[in-house]
Order: sequence, then structure tokens, then C-alpha cells
Amino acid sequence: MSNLATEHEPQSPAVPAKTSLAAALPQASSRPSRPSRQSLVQRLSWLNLSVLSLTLLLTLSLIAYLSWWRVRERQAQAAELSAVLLSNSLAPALAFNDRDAVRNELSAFSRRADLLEVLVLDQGHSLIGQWKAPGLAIVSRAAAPPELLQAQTEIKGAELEVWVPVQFKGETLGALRLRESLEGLQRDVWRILALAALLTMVALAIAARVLRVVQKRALAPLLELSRLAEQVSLGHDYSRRGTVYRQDEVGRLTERFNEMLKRIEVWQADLNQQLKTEQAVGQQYQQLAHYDSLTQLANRHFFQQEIQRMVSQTLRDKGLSALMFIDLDNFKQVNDRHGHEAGDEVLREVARRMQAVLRLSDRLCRLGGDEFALLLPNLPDEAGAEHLAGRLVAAVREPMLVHGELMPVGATIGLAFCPLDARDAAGLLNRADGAMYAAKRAGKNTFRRAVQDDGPAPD
Ligand SMILES: Nc1nc2c(ncn2[C@@H]2O[C@H](COP(=O)(O)OP(=O)(O)OP(=O)(O)O)[C@@H](O)[C@H]2O)c(=O)[nH]1
Repeated sequence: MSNLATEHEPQSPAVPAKTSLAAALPQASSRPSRPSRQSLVQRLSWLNLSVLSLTLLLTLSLIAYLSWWRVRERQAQAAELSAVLLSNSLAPALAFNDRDAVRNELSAFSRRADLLEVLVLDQGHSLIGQWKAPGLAIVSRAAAPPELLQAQTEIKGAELEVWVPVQFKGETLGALRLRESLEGLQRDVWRILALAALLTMVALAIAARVLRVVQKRALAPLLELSRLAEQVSLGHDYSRRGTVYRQDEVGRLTERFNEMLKRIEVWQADLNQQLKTEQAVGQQYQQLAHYDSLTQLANRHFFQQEIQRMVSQTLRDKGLSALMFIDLDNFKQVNDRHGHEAGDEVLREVARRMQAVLRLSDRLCRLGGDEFALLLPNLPDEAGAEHLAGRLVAAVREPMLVHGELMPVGATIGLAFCPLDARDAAGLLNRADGAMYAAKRAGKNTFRRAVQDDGPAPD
């Protein structure tokens, strides 16, 4: 039986492999780590390659160790068998103490490869014969192990030592020691291992390329979905959809993503519609709040805001602006004789006629009933406003037919300037109002500029 000494276990590749895997996997650290800029394909390829390399390295190491163990065992068995055969051949020579025969047997045996030394001892441990490999410097003269009844084999580093008893007709005559080198065997194993490592590296290089291509293809739908999500996020185009290539996890993810996009698209459409409706309602309220529904002119509320603005701006710019207070003449007669509807039509026609002679920046407002106000901001001079007042009176005075009937309306205007007549809105209104009543008293159908002694307006 062979008694093989235990060799060191091959160093586990788990440690370096663990390090490379740890580098590929996200680190669980308390510090917030920056997100990796590696693509999914790169990361997966790297992970797969790490696992593959680790597996191959482990397999290679195991195969190397087992191969080494197995060939060493076989060589030990072969050496033991050779030693037994040699001892049988030497037994008669030893029985007759024929040293020449021993030497001949040993030199015939020495053709065996890897043989380092053969030593033959008699029962008293005296050297009967010896053969040693050329160049072998030290030849040990060890004694045979006590109680040597059968072959004993021991491996010492890169050497194999076999002791066998030399027996003749059941009697032990001596012992034979055979030493063989395991270096040749070791070299062969290393050579095969190096070749296998080289082939493994070539296989890994091919695997890296193949993995990249395969993973790119396998992950293509996921990458497409990621691109789509990015485009949707940037462009806010929720009408886009992802393509479902297969009914796998990515296919189902794409379906759910598409459903989400559809829902957002519907929500967005609803929201837009709601916004439009609210804008329209807002505009209606704006119209109702600031405009007169009969003439479509700005109303009293708007006028009050606008006159404040005009006065402030005039004072700030040190400019000139004016307010005309316009009251229709004989309007009551229109209502009384031709009805309220005809009166409404007259109001609309008066608004149209006055608008026709105004600048874009002039704001004509209906204050209520048959009263109008005209705001004239940024005037170059007073004469222009006075001229305009004359034109307005003339425009309203033009014959006006409603339902075939001639309407007896005219317009009386009071004109006041800011800052000449007043430096605030209430004062300006008061002065224009006073001027208008002075014009009424003077005979209607005319205009009058505010003067100090206009007197108070009637209640
Ligand atoms: N058709 C119509 N009439 C209105 C409206 N609002 C007020 N009125 C009438 O307008 C008339 C205004 O009367 P006044 O200004 O006092 O009478 P007037 O005949 O113009 O008097 P003078 O200004 O002195 O010429 C009243 O009869 C009101 O009923 C309206 O929206 N439509």
C-alpha cells in the first residue's frame, strides 16, 4: 500500500475573484456613492466574465491538483512494482552473496527513467550493491525500516522512496531501496497546466466578445425602453409607445409602461381641455367684469381702474391727458317714443360712431344709462382733444335711423385735462362732469372745456 504524504491544498482563487466581483457589484457603504456611468451591457458582461473566470480558475485548479495526485499515485505504484520485481531478481544473488550478479541486475534495471538511486542492503544493513544516477551528489546510506515485511512507499517533496524486502524461499535476506525523481512528472503537469491556462485565456477573450454581442441583443428591448423613457421625459410627448418584442419580463414591463403613457396622455388631454374651458370661463368673467354687454365698450369698473392709471402715468411722465364726460341728449325721448329696444340700438350705434373717430390708445367706456366717458392718455396738446370733442359731437349728431325712424339724439361733452384741471381721478371726473353740465345748460349737442366757475353738477 502506498503511503502518500499530504500535499498543500492549491490556493483558493476565491479571494481575488471575490475582489473582482465586489468591484463589479454596487458597494453597500454608508457614504452616498456616485452612480456608475457603466452601461448595463458593460456591467453584465463584466459580471458574467468575472463569474466565468472564477469558475474556470477553480475548475482548472481542481483538475490540476487531481491530475497531479493521480499521476504521482500511478508513478508510486509503478515504482513499487518495479522494486518488487527487482528484489525478486536480486534474491538468488543475495542468497549466494554474489555481488557481481547484484551489480549486473542493478545496471540492467537503471535504464528506468527518473531513477535516482537503487540501494541493496543485506540483513545486517551492509551495502551489497548500489546504483546512482550520474551527477547525483549525495547518496544517503539510510537503514531499512524495522519490520520491513512488505513494500513501503513514501513521497518526500519531489522524490519517491520505495523500500522492499529481498526474500528468498520465505526468508528475508536484505532490503532494497529505490528512489525516483518526480521532477519530470511535475514538469509535464506544469506544461499541461500552462497550456490549459493559455487556452482558458483565449476562451475567456472569445467569451467576452460573444457575451457582449449576446447581451446587447438580449438587452436591446430594455435599452430601447430606457431610451424611450428618456425621450418622453425630455419631450413630454406621451403619445409615444414602446415596442413589445417578446412576452417576457421586459415585454410585460414595456406593456405596463405603454399603459402608463396612455393614462398620462388621457390625463393630459383632459387637463388641457379643462384648462381651455377654464380659460374661456375666465375670459367670460373678464369680459363681464370689465365690459358692457350692450355696447361691448369698457364698463364703469374698468373705467375707474383706468382713470387712476392714466392720472398716475401722466403725473409721473409730466405729460398731458384728458377725460371727456359724454351724455346723450334727448335719449329719454327715444325710449319713450320708440321703445327700449330702439334705445338700445341707439346706444350701440353711438358707441360705434364714437369708436370710429378715436385713436387706438383712447379708451371709450360706458358708465351706465346714456353716459359715456372717454380717456385720452399721452396728449401732445389741448387743442387735439378739443378738436376730437367737436368731431364726436358731430359724429353723434349725424342723422340716425333705427327701424326706419330718425332718432333725435345728440351728445354733450365735458372736457377736463390732467394735470391742468385736476391732479387726481376724482377731481378730474368732477371737473369733466361739471363741464358737461355747463354744456347742457348752454344748449346741449356741444362740448365744453372745464373752467373754474362751471359750478356744481346737479344731483
Ligand atoms: N334703452 C335703454 N335705456 C336706458 C338704459 N339705461 C338707462 N336708460 C334710460 O336712459 C334714459 C336717460 O335719461 P336722461 O339722460 O335723464 O334723459 P335725456 O333725455 O337724455 O336727458 P338729457 O340728458 O337732459 O337730454 C332714461 O330714460 C333711462 O331709463 C339702457 O340700457 N337702455
